[in-house]
Amino acid sequence: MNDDILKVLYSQDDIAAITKRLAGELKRDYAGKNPLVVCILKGAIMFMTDLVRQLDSYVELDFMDVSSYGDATESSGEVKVIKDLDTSVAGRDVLIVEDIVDTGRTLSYLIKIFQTREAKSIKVCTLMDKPERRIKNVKADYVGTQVPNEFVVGYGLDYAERYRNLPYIGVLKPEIYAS
Ligand SMILES: O=P(O)(O)OC[C@H]1O[C@H](OP(=O)(O)OP(=O)(O)O)[C@H](O)[C@@H]1O
Ligand code: HPA
Ligand SMILES: [Mg+2]
Repeated sequence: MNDDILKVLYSQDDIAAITKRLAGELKRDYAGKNPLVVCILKGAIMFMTDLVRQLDSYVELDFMDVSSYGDATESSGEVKVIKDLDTSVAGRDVLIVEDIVDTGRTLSYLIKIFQTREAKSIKVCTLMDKPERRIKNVKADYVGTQVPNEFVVGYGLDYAERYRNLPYIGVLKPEIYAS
């Protein structure tokens, strides 16, 4: 699996440093609140679990599984809800945790849903932001790092369901996409 990687963009240490900084910002902003932390499956799983373990006040966790990329490196344009939340967001401070905001379609869709469901506040914490590819006008409130316009894998992010278990984030060799 490691042989498929062309270059490492963020090492385990880089990711840990970014996560620590974001957790510091969240601790400050959510002190005394009881936010509902919503992990967007599957990509955000690693980031969310590392992030919340650095928060030292009460939070609740829930999971929503949405997908629009399938096995491709381009969004299908259609966001599908595969699993909805178990918790009602009405009146809650919702913190959406994402691995990456790319075209912005997923986030735009989620924000609309949570607004309709009358969340008290909706904020977004993303490990990575790829602003060059944006189609929908959405912005995360907490951004770990901006990434170049390349398809990245690892630390939860997949290509055709592979590479999520890499502990770092990298770019695949071009022949992997071709095969
Ligand atoms: O800004 P966008 O263009 O919408 O892309 C971002 C979304 O795409 C990826 O999910 P994907 O649909 O691949 O599902 P997965 O997390 O299960 O891999 C990623 O985890 C984000 O949720
Ligand atoms: O760069 C990416 N990598 C993996 N999944 C993604 N979903 C949106 N952008 C990406
Ligand atoms: Mg994916």
